[in-house]
Amino acid sequence: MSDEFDVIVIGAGPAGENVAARAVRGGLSAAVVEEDLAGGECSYWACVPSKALLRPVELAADVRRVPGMSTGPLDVAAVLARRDEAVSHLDDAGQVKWIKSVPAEFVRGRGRLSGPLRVEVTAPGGAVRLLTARHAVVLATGSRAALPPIPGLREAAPWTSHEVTVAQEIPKRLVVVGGGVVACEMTQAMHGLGAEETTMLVRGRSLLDRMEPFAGKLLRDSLADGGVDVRFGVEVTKVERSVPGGPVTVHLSEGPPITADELLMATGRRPATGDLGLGTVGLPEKGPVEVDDSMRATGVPEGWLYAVGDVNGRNLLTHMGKYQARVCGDVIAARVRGDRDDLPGLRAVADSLGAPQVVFTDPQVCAVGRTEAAARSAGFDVRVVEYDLASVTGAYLLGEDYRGRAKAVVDERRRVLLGVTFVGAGVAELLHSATIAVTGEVPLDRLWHAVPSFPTVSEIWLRLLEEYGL
Ligand SMILES: Cc1cc2nc3c(=O)[nH]c(=O)nc-3n(C[C@H](O)[C@H](O)[C@H](O)COP(=O)(O)OP(=O)(O)OC[C@H]3O[C@@H](n4cnc5c(N)ncnc54)[C@H](O)[C@@H]3O)c2cc1C
Ligand SMILES: NC(=O)c1ccc[n+]([C@@H]2O[C@H](COP(=O)([O-])OP(=O)(O)OC[C@H]3O[C@@H](n4cnc5c(N)ncnc54)[C@H](O)[C@@H]3O)[C@@H](O)[C@H]2O)c1
Repeated sequence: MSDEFDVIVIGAGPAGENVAARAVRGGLSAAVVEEDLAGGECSYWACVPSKALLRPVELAADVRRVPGMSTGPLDVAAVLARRDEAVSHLDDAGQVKWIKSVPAEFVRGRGRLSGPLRVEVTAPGGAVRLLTARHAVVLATGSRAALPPIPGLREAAPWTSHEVTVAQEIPKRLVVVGGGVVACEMTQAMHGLGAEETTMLVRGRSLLDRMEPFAGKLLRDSLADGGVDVRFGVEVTKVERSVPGGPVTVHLSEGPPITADELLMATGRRPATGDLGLGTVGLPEKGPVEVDDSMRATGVPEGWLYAVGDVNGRNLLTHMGKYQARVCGDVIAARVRGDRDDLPGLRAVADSLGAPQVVFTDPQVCAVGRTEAAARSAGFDVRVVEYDLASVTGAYLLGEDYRGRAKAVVDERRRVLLGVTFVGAGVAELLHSATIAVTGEVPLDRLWHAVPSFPTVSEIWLRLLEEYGL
């Protein structure tokens, strides 16, 4: 078994797997080191299980809005069984087989840098193997849930995304801390599946505070109408759980404490750089690994270290990590071959344009590019147009009491879109049209000729352009 490869990737999440595949496609050999399950957070404890839990909840809401339609009670056991199937019962045999088919070498164990181009792998049994990279090492170690330093919190062993996504039982009383994407999606999923008393504790004044303000407001209204107690401006001061697995008491900065069956902390992520040996190559031991647009780590002599996915802190999204991975694998191969490494496909420019994101709640929230606030602070000559999605025939036909809104942020100087946000049922699949318009910088006068079909939700495009004055 060789211990020398052209490229060594640490972490077999979606980003790591893809960087290896692209490097091999470019004619290089690659090894992928994974300490847990090949497939990473996304496949087992993040995107896939969360969406499997949300789908029936969302579908039930869609059905309830159609007069004459109803759903029976949700069969929660069946939903959890389908979720278990979606995460391959936490067995990564299929992913390992895929990595080997690339073909890349799969190495099970914990990877750690031990100097330039060297990776020490500690196998589950404790054996240590030293791998050497001829050209590049790529860090793709992802991120972990971050827990704030609240007295009693760690001792109370709260849930994070890692536990809630693979829950085998739905707690009747649930407290969720956080107002970001994980908090919103998992509150919706757990409440829809049977967490009757669900309380959301949000430190700030809004949900999804990196998005357009109306998105958080519409989502808050929907959660509150559905019976979730959403509280803003509340801090958790102390947590108590005297019996492991027993009830948990959450003390607050204002109001009486809440006792619940489970506490979910959805308070952000930190890059998985702990004990990665970054100090051995002159980088800070903690924090995201900073990279340039070719995913090369900055500040490393000879430029042999790269970082893709959550670990570089650019955009914590699977599709963006995979995009960075494609760029990274291709750029490494080009550099090894001595080809030009500055072609347009070899720079991850989409990262800074504003990554597309769908929040799979009811209503769905999706956005790409810059918000109005971000565009203004970047100095663009901004004009915004908004439209009530309920007034679009295609949306109205989806069901009664449709609630949704769209907003486009226009660069007036160039008459192109800087950002688009859609909130409402059935808008997730619309997002890619906005991504193409924003990334392709399609002039509005040209977009006018992209005629949306009647009666689809896509007619929102026509309405937004009419609002703009076309
Ligand atoms: C609940 C939840 C839902 C989400 N839903 C979505 C969604 O719907 N859409 C979306 O785009 N994004 C979603 N995300 C974000 C998405 O999960 C991440 O952006 C994505 O998983 C990042 O991929 P990655 O390959 O960078 O890292 P990861 O998926 O975290 O994979 C990193 C891998 O590296 C391994 N590793 C770490 N350190 C070492 C080491 N020293 N040695 C060996 N192996 C190591 C880990 O075990 C892991 O397998 C969600 C996140 C959460 C928490
Ligand atoms: N559908 C999707 O695309 C999807 C789904 C889930 C997660 N993700 C990605 O995963 C990443 C992590 O999501 P997240 O929701 O964990 O993080 P986040 O950064 O989106 O939200 C963190 C939330 O926790 C709050 N918070 C932080 N510290 C706190 C404290 N001490 N006390 C109380 N509240 C505190 C913040 O105010 C914020 O509301 C995001 O970047 C997101 O893009 C994506």
